[in-house]
Amino acid sequence: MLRVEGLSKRFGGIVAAYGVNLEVHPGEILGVIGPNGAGKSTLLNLLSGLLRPDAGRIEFLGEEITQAPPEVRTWKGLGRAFQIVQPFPEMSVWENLMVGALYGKPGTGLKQAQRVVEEVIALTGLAPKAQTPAGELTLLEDKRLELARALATRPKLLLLDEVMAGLRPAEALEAVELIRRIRASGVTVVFIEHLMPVVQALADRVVVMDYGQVIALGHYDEVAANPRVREAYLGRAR
Ligand SMILES: Nc1ncnc2c1ncn2[C@@H]1O[C@H](COP(=O)(O)OP(=O)(O)OP(=O)(O)O)[C@@H](O)[C@H]1O
Repeated sequence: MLRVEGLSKRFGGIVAAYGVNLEVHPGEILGVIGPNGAGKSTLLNLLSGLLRPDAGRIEFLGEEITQAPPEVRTWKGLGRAFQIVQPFPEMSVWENLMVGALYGKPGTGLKQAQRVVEEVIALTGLAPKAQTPAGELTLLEDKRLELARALATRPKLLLLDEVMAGLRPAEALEAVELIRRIRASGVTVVFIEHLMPVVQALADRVVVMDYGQVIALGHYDEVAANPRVREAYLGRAR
């Protein structure tokens, strides 16, 4: 579904991504882990088009998108949810989602957008809050709105950047269930997450980054037992 070859990005002297090769398969949930500063967000920013790579190539659904701007990637079905949620605070949950539905795909009519919003509101459990201004939501509801907003753009592949940050354990479990429902609805998911129980519970495969490079890729148990991964997390002062 997504193929990344030789992706590299520098910030001055810092190599945030170097020679990253990766494939995302349709229908999977792929977790991205690694110590602080490993390059996880940079990778997601390169995939969603917020950053352009210095080298390398990104293909989505067989089409090269390496230089495509973020909105074009969204139109093609590459969605993104952010760690820092920034809805329009005075607008209701419903109105915020209408923005995603109308602008996420060019040519979407009002009726179609309304149907999409009804679906994502049901999927994310936001129905009781549909008319609430987004600025009055709790943190968990904010996170749901962020997922719902991304879903309203009708992604085929959804990129999630630490959407559980700041949630209590019980809330994180709820979010795990929600991401499972999102996958069951036919959306492929790539997520960055620091909470290892969440990664273990959700990811079909895990990619581990360190110093901008992919150092391991496989099932959670395999990568957790990998000496290079253990060293990256435990073995040295950073
Ligand atoms: N816009 C930027 N300008 C300069 N340096 C940057 C920029 N964005 C990221 N970096 C640097 O690139 C490296 C990778 O950062 P990145 O945020 O991708 O890591 P991360 O794995 O997502 O980290 P964290 O888990 O702390 O969010 C870090 O050394 C970071 O300081």
